[in-house]
Amino acid sequence: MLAVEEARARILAALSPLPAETIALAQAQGRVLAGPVAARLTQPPADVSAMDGYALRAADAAVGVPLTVIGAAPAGHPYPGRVEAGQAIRIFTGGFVPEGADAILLQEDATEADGQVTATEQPRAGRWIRKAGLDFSAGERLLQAGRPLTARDIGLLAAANHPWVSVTRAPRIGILATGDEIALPGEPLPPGGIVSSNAHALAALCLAAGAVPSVLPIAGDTEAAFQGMAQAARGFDLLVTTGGASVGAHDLVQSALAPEGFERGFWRIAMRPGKPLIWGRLGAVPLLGLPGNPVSALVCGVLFLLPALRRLQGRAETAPAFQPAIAGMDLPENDGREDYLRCALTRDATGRLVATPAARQDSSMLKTLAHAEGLLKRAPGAAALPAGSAVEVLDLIAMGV
Ligand SMILES: Nc1nc2c(c(=O)[nH]1)N[C@H]1C(S)=C(S)[C@@H](COP(=O)(O)OP(=O)(O)OC[C@H]3O[C@@H](n4cnc5c(N)ncnc54)[C@H](O)[C@@H]3O)O[C@H]1N2
Ligand code: MOO
Repeated sequence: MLAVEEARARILAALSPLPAETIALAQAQGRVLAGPVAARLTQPPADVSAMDGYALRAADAAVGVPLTVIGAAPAGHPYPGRVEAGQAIRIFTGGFVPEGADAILLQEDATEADGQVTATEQPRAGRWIRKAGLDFSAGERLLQAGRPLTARDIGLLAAANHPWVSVTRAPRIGILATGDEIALPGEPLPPGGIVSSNAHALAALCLAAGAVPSVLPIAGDTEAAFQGMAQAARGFDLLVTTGGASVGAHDLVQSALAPEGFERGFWRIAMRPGKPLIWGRLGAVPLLGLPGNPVSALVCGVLFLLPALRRLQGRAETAPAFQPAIAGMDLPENDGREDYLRCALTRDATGRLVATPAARQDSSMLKTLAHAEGLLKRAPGAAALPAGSAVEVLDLIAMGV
C-alpha cells in the first residue's frame, strides 16, 4: 500500500493551477492571487502631517515667538503657496505639508489668537511628518502570486488603487455520494438506509477552502446510476466520490467507471482511517475516491482534498501544517498504517499543546470527529509512547475544518 506522503505527492503532481480571472476587489476575500501585484501609486503621495497642528519652519519657531498663520492645509486641500520665515499654516492629519515647512507644531503645544500662533513647546524638524512613500512607492511589489487574500491584503490593494484583481478561478468540485442505502438529509430514507453526511461535510470543506462545490444526486449501487453521474461530472475541475471505494461487491466506483474511461492512478494507501482511497482520472477530470465511512471521508478530505484544492488555486503552500504537541496519554504501538487519531487539544501549565486521543476511534463515529480539536498523527510502525512524548498534530480548529 502507498504511503500517505507519496499518495499526496502523486495527487499534487497530477494537478496544476487553474487559469486566472479578473474579479472586483470587494469580492476577493479568500481568493488566490494569480500573479504578483505592484502598487499603482505612492503612499502617501507627498509628505503629509501625522497630526493636527501647524506646519512651519522649525528653525524660526521658538517658544513664545508668534508666527503669522497665512492659510490652511486640511487633508485633500493642499495649500498652494510656500511657508516663509515667520509664517505657519494651519494643518490637519493627512494634509500635505506645504513647501518651505519642515516641522509640525502640535495644536496642543500652541496657542492661536488674532491670526498668530505661538509655540509653547519647541517643534523639531521632521517631527510628525510622514514622508512621501513611507508606506509604499508606485511600482513596488506588494503581494506575491499564490497568496490567499485576507482582509488586510484587500485593504492594501485598495490603498494601492486596484479596483480589480487577478485571481485563479475557484475550483469547481463535483461531490458524488454513492450507495443504495444512503439518502441526502431530509429525503425519504429507504428501509435500512442511512443519511448521507459525507456530501454535505465535503461540500463545506470545499467552501471553506475557496472552492465551489456541487452536490450531485446520489448514485445508487448500479453501473447505470454511476455512469449517468460520470456524464454529469465532465465540467468539474475535480470529481470527489465517497463510498464504493473498498472491496465489497457493491464497491462500484472503479468497476462502473472503467467503461467511462476511468484510469486509475493508485488505490489503497497505508492510512487509517482511509485505506481504500482512490486516485485517478475520468477522461479529463481528476477523480478522488474517498471511502464511505464518514470519518474516513473527512479525514481524507483534510489530508488530500484540501491540498488538491490549494494546488488548483495556485497556492504556494499545499501540505497540511502539522504542529508539535505532546501526548496527553500513553499511546500504543502502531501497525503499518499511518494513523490519524481524533484528539482534544489543550495547553499544559508551560503552554505546550497537549493532544489527548478520544477513547474510541471507529471510522463511523462522526460525533467524535465533530467534538475533536485535532488529529494526532502516528507514523507507520511507531513504537508505543508514554504520555508526555513528542507527537505531531493537525489543529482542526485553526484550519477552520
Ligand atoms: N473486506 C473488507 N471490507 C472493508 C475493507 C477492507 O479492506 N476489506 N475496508 C474497510 C474500510 S477501511 C473502509 S474505510 C470502508 C470503506 O468502504 P467503501 O468506501 O466501499 O464505503 P461503503 O462500503 O460504500 O460504505 C462504508 C460505510 O460508510 C457509510 N457511508 C457510505 N456513504 C456515506 C455517506 N455519503 N454518508 C455517510 N455514510 C456513508 C456506509 O453506509 C457504510 O456504513 O470499507 C471497509 N470494509
Ligand atoms: O480506512 Mo477505513 O477508513 O479504516 O475505516
